[in-house]
Amino acid sequence: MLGPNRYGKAETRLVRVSRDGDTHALVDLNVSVALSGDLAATHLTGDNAGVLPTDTMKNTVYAFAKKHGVGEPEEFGLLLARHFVATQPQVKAARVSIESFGWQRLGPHSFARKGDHTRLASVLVTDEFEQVVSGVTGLVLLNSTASEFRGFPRDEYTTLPETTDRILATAVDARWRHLSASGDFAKSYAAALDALTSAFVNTYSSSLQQTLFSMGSHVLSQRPEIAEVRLALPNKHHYLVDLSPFDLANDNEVFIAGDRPYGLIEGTVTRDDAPPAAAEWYS
Ligand SMILES: O=c1[nH]c(=O)c2[nH]c(=O)[nH]c2[nH]1
Repeated sequence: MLGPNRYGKAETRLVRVSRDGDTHALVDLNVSVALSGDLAATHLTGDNAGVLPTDTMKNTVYAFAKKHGVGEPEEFGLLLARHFVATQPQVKAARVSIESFGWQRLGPHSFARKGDHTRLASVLVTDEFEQVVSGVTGLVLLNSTASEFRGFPRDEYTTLPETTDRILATAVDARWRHLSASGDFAKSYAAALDALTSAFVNTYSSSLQQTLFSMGSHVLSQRPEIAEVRLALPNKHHYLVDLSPFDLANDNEVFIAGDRPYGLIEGTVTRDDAPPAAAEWYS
């Protein structure tokens, strides 16, 4: 006997940007849909006449985000769940579960993901030298515009369209080497973090590589006690959803937040008169 069952699309990652002139708002959701009802036939005989594709559920999430906007997650969930029950007679129950990720505003189109990033410190001491490296990991930043990527070479495997307006998002992983083993490390850390963040916010980006150099060099220009900055910036891709099959325009408003794979941009920015590192930073 077939027991209780349900099916649906889990973890549709939706980022909805609302553009009110220069000031943007951001909603970042993970939406899971599960439908149940008269679904015995597909399990027992392979008859799919009652099986609305899970792919359709995902499309509905994105189309509704454009059409109706996304208010409170409870309201967006109700909108979707009522739609599936009302339009699919075989569906007797729809559960929509939503995780909503919070973002803190940094500027008109700049945001930092809420939740703590991690401060790092690593020191190395021998009889001859002392080396102090500070850092941060898991600082997630996003600009909803002021980012492009174009002018790159194309070969027979290149499909990426050029863009003059995209989301740029990353989870900053940075380490910086101090010139001296003494100082006000609390103040230095706070100021370095601020320099990294403000450079991300204020750089009109032609590539994440350019933003990386801007972030590293801003730390060095603001903080004389720091000799070198090493950055690893994952490019947290946001793909524009093609809503044209549903006769909806998508003017950089509805995005799929990609998970993997991701671009990984790594680089070092060094003060030109700084002494070289005394030893490798990572063992
Ligand atoms: O800023 C970027 N740098 C790249 O090297 C790259 N490659 C890619 O596919 N997209 C991007 N974006």
